[in-house]
Amino acid sequence: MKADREKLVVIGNGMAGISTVEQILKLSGSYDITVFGSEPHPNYNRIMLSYVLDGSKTIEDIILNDLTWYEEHGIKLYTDTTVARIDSMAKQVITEDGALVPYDKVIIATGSNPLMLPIPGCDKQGVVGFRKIEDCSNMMEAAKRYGKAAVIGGGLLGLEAAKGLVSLGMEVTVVHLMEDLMERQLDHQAASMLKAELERQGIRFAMGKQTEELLGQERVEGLRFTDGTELSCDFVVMAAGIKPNIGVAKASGIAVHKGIIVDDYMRTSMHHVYAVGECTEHRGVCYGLVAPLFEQGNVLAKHVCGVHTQPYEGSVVSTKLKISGVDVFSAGEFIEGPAHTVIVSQNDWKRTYKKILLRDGKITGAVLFGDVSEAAPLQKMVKEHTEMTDEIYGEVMGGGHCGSGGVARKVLSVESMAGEEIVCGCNGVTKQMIVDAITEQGLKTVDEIKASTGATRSCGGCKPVVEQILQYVLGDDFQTAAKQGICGCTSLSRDEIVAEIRAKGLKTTREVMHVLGWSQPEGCSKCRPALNYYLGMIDPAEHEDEKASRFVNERLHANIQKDGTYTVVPRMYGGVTTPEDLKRIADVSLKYDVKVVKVTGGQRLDLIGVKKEDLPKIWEELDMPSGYAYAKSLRTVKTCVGSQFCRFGTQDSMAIGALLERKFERLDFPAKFKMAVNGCPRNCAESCTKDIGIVGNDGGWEIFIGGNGGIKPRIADSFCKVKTDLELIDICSALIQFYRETGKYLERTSEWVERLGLESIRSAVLDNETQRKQLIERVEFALLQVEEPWKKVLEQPGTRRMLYEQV
Ligand SMILES: Cc1cc2nc3c(=O)[nH]c(=O)nc-3n(C[C@H](O)[C@H](O)[C@H](O)COP(=O)(O)OP(=O)(O)OC[C@H]3O[C@@H](n4cnc5c(N)ncnc54)[C@H](O)[C@@H]3O)c2cc1C
Ligand SMILES: NC(=O)c1ccc[n+]([C@@H]2O[C@H](COP(=O)([O-])OP(=O)(O)OC[C@H]3O[C@@H](n4cnc5c(N)ncnc54)[C@H](O)[C@@H]3O)[C@@H](O)[C@H]2O)c1
Ligand code: SF4
Ligand code: FES
Repeated sequence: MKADREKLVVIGNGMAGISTVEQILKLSGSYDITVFGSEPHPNYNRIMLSYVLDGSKTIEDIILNDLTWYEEHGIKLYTDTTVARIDSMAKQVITEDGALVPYDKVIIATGSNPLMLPIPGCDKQGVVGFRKIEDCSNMMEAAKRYGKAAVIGGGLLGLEAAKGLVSLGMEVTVVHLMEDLMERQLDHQAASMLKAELERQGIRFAMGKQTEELLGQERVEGLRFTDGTELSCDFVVMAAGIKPNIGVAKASGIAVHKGIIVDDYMRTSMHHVYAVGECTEHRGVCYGLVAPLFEQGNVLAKHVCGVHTQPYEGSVVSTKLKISGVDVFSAGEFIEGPAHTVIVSQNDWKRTYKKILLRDGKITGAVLFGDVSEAAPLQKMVKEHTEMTDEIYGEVMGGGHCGSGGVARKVLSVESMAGEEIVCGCNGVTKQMIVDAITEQGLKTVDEIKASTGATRSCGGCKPVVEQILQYVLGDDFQTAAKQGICGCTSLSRDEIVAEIRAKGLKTTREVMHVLGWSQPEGCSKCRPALNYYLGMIDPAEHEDEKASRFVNERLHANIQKDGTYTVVPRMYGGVTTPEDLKRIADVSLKYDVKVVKVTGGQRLDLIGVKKEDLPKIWEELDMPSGYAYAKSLRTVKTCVGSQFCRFGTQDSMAIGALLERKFERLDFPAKFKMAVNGCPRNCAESCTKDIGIVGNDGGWEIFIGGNGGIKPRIADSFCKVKTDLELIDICSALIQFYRETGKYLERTSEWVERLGLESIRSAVLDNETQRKQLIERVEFALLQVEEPWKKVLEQPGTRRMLYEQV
């Protein structure tokens, strides 16, 4: 920590806290930043939890800033650490476990907590809120074991939770207090159309019901309502609203009401302490959406960096439900009164509904159902209280002045947008910022705009408008540019990049980026490791592995844990070990105070809780090969006991498993890679969920590919049968090399098989003998180049000191 820098402590590692930090980093390098987060994760996109629940995204997909980002920006991150209070006299932040951290300035960004209704029985097992990754995991687990869910609350959150649980196969009833769903955003007509559409999608409703008790013994078994009726269920999600999380502020003597009271520069009542996001109350309003927190964060970042800024004067919010097939939009006023002029258009055949409210001829609210293509211009008009004209009427209600309809009308509407108009409410990105990024950086795709400006990064609702701006700025070039690259830095696909590397003989990631015209000269965390992999795959002998392009776990040859310690996982070929190896593992575990020794699902031992500086010493004393538990490489070959001991065994699965693990260990793959070998079709080592699964039979072996047991499970496909061990090894070698050569970086075989199709893999690996031989030759050559990473570190005292011992 540099002495001359001011110390900024951020309490809350969520969307508001970190987006403010991102802004501060852009404006000034003058802060030493420390971030505390109660959750055990880096900053993630909470909005996207709805997509994780319905299976369309994974947890990895929703991480906004991974641990490397904090490291690269010199931010000290304490995950899983809750701050208790701020001591303004001592200028220290005090955590719940008693740690003291000094500050010059503090930003409180503690968000909200779900409102858990204090109904008798609410503490029973099976009752959850929906706010965090853990809640999502609980719901996904529950869906595997239980059949009937009740969701209390028919607001945005409850409906998105209900849809997710239906997608997971549960029978779901939404219990709602009012007669209309989303009564805070929709009028009766739109709410009725929404309910009908969601019923079509399989959600049931209990409307106008107030829950008075949760029934059951230890676990919830049902709900009883105040009208005496009951609903049976074995899982309950409470989605009846949120409460700003004001605990830290209250305990520190900061003025609070519903939220932490802030002024127009996000200052709290305590000197040098600011607040941002859902935990705040600004001019009497607590917000529950992301657009306001970005607007607040922009003002706050400028204020603390000494950059002139307009004050924050409040936000006009709009909402969009994130359920596929249900397009609903609402902004501003939505229930008419005597002072309103109402414009309504309804089409029962197309199931669309549009309502615009005017006060004194000015647009003050809008509700759309079924067709939300006019959402962006309407949001702007509501915000600005635009005067209704014949032209606007024609444009937003259709069939009016422009007459051109469709795309032309949309392009016209982006053309007429003012530069300072916010296009992406979730990330506070204006039209001008997007136009500048396109013209100044030569961007050509939505993904490139996302990487450069952040627009479309969250709910994705602004993607159509971003596309329209792209089309408007690029004109005729738009069609040719519409293709997606591997990341925002390039429009080139994986295959094009690999072809260019081969054709031009490119050697380093920098050279690739330079020659192939990357929009960001340094690349990004998506393309750098991918290029490093492709270069190594193409030229294994000449390629100098670029450590800096690898993810942190791969750079350190160890998995970082949430408390900052690391794991050590030695190889146990085929899951077999010896008393001598076990003794050494026990000795180092005792000597270096390893917190937990865990038997993994891959049949080996994981030494968890190792200090970074102890890693080289442990590997030195273990004198065993690394298990590569951190790498995009062969992890384990799980085996059953097979014919050596099992009375059903027809093949020697342990010997073949160990042989395959020894053969392919240390080789780089596009993604992590797991194998299994079984002695007979009883399949005790579960070949069906492995990248390559092998099952012994009386006449030889059957090979399966493309299995996955992770977040997107997939049962492996039967690929072929072989008679001898030699044939088995040849086919595995060719398959592995074909995957290495055609797989996209980070693409598991489950996705690769789906993308290429089983038949095309068979034709490359099985049908063409010459091609198979060449694949085998190339993998053998690549295998000659691999080396044990820890041996290398231990032989290089400089690397050892730099990577591990300088704390
Ligand atoms: C499932 C779901 C879907 C959503 N969808 C949308 C949407 O489509 N559009 C939209 O606009 N909004 C949506 N929202 C709301 C949006 O996610 C929130 O407005 C936003 O996350 C608020 O950000 P925040 O940083 O203020 O709070 P949070 O994201 O809640 O972050 C606060 C963080 O502070 C941590 N913290 C709290 N107290 C302490 C402490 N004492 N010490 C250390 N750390 C602490 C918390 O653990 C948390 O990680 C959705 C919310 C959910 C749950
Ligand atoms: N797509 C999105 O924009 C989106 C999605 C999810 C969550 N969110 C945000 O997350 C926050 C939480 O969402 P939410 O839906 O829980 O809040 P909410 O306040 O918008 O809705 C809660 C709903 O629960 C109902 N309710 C209250 N008490 C009840 C009871 N006892 N029984 C049955 N129903 C009851 C209310 O009538 C209300 O409609 C909000 O700020 C929301 O804006 C936004
Ligand atoms: S898969 Fe067959 S050989 Fe292997 S342990 Fe099970 S029963 Fe025995
Ligand atoms: S408006 Fe949500 S990502 Fe842009």
